[in-house]
Amino acid sequence: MREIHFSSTLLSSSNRNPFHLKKRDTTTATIAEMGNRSSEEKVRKNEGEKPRKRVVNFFGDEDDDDKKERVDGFKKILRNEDERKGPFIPRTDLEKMKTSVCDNYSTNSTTFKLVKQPNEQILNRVSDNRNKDGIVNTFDWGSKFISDKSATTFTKKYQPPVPNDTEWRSLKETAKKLKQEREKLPIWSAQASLIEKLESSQVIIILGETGSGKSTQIPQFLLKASFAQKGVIGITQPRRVAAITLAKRVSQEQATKLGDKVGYSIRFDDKTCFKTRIKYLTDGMLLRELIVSNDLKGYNSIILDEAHERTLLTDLLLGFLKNLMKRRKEFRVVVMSATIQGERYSKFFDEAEVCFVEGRQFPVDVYHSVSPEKDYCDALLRTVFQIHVNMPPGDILVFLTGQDEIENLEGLIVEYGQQLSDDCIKILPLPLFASLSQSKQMQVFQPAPANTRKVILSTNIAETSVTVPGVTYVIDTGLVKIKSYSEKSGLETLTVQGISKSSAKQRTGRAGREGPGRCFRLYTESAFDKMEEATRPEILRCDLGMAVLMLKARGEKNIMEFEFMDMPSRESLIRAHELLFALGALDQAGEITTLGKEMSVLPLAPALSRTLLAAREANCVSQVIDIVACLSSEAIFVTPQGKRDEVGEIRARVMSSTGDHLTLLNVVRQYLELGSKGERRVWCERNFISGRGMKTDVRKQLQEYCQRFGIDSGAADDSEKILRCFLSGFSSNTALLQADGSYKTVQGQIIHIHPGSTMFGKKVEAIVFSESVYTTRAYVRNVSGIQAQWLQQVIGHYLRQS
Ligand SMILES: Nc1ncnc2c1ncn2[C@@H]1O[C@H](COP(=O)(O)OP(=O)(O)OP(=O)(O)O)[C@@H](O)[C@H]1O
Repeated sequence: MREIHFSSTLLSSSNRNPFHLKKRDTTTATIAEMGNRSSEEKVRKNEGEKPRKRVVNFFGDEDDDDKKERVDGFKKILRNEDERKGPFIPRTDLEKMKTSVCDNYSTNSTTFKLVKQPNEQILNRVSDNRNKDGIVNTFDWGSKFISDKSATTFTKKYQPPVPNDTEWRSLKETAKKLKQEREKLPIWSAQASLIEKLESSQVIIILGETGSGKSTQIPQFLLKASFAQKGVIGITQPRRVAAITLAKRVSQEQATKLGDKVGYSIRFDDKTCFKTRIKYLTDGMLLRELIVSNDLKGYNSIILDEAHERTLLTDLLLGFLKNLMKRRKEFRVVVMSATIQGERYSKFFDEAEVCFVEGRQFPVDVYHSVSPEKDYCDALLRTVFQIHVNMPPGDILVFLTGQDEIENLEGLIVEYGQQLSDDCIKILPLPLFASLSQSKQMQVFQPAPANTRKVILSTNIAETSVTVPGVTYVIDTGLVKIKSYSEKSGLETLTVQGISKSSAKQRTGRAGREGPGRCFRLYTESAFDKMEEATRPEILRCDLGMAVLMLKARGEKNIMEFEFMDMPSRESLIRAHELLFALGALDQAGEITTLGKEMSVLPLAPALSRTLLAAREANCVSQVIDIVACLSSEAIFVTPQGKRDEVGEIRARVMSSTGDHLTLLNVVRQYLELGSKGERRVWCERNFISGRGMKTDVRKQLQEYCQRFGIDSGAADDSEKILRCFLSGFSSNTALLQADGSYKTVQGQIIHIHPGSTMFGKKVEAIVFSESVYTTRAYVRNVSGIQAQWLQQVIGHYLRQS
């Protein structure tokens, strides 16, 4: 590996001054230091929050799909009834297979034997496909379905406003001012060398500290390269909020309106046009374009930003782009990352050059807790108010773990803020988390009103690439909610864990963007020293169902041969194949089915897209969308501390006897019946329903999506039909009642219904659930009671009645 160091102004200074705002109770260890399990328990105890399995929209994005051709293609697929008839998993084939009886199930009325498909066999078939004559990949619809052209870079619909003379002058002036700032960025002096490197090599790795100017400047440098004179420079971001804010900033720097020369594309929102040359897009969005357009012909180059985050989608993109480079020699790839793992990327891209950009724009003083915090939320509140009362102006960015926690703290800050003396400036807490509507998210980036200090309470979505104007102080709890997957149980859960050093540095970096900053870490320096260097790649700790579906849809015949930077475990690949097979997305030969192709274009996780497609058949799309939107929102039901009984009584009014899924539907219906915003707000407050959760964009987006692609939004009001749709999607999330009152899943795991579920304490012969939670034992949430008989019909290949 060759290394190149660019000289640049080295302004960074990471002073770790001992800091304590006030002596805190230090009798027990800090959350961040207690290890994952105890921290998780502590958080749950304090916040009433549970790590949980969530099935959410998989893609952060959606393709530009206005092309008639593509819509028609999709409709054609949807009308292709023949391939969906009959059992979606060929029963005869399964029966031929050697099966192993894993367990016996008993309910009051029925006994089942669990019959599992042998794992080895599935995977071996998958690996064998390449060599078998006659077994060809059935991915032959891409060109008909969505043409290469339509999957490029723009929609016809979006037309950026044409600036008038005054606007034009103002754009120019802003850009001129920003140019002076850009010239001071550490990366500025590397401009010529970087272009030169890319003219001669197809791929380079750029490592640079936070704030050095990678995300905003590199695409603008590339504009000058000879290979980029035609087509689009794509730059991927793991998160939507980063794609939007970066596009806004760079369009200002280029003196154009957003969506003109510089634009962004995220799920259901495409601000690009035929003139767009720099396009910020989420990694999921680019993956979808790849699926429908083999060679990304509209792009001259792709910049993978924040590659160190190692999201599942970025890892898939790395492999796909490596292949694409072999077919398109003129195509360029830039991998950008924080200053770690340069060698690994270099090796992955056959010893590609690594360029280092040193230096950060402004110094950030880092303070650690003197001793471990007993209660980090308490420590956090004190720190917020001590900064607010004692320190110079500047907004505060706080890193927390999730919506519940953010909302609780938001309430407390408002409450304590009202008690501040009159001569103190106001304090304004603003939440920022992924399921918050886009308009609410963007409020965070508006300047604070006069005489007010903003406190942004954010999950890790503001951790990388994002500049929140005005932020001078960062408070880092050292915690994050992260996905983890159990191969044994096949369940994916969200758990609160300690962050890595790399995340801690990224969080710190958010303070030094516009001037010198300060970062207060609510953990000790020795706790920082003990942190992992980097977060474990998502591909090694998540359910790979969607990844395998993507690979299959993209035409990858042998997944074992796909070039992963880190090869996922064989077990998790087997699990993913089993899941997709059970959902009918793969056939017995491991090939993608028509149903699988349909599922791959829906912007949902496989279980949910299968549910939605089942709803199409059952004519209850409208109801299922309402429920899916709630499941995709962080938390619809709010239970304030000490109000459990009151909440229970009120909730009974919307409760459905069948369980949580139809209860959610009741909630949505009652909410939508109310006419005005005010009425809805009051109703939510009275019924302990999260107003934000109800306002989620997902419902509208899914409705629009179905409308566009001709999925009829039938509204058959039949509870059984609706529940059967969920059963089709969550067939592996089913369990039967046992004699001791617990439930046993298809995989043989004992689970319990969570006290927060409307099904808690109820005994029904079988349940379907869409979320699992680990606390002291395995709990499931979003549960509905079903008839054991239905299980036999829907997943008869798994369960054999005896
Ligand atoms: N939306 C914005 N508003 C104001 N300033 C911005 C904005 N985006 C970027 N900047 C300025 O440009 C500088 C460089 O930002 P950029 O995102 O390019 O850095 P980076 O090296 O990619 O950092 P990171 O790795 O943290 O994303 C920031 O430090 C900030 O001063």
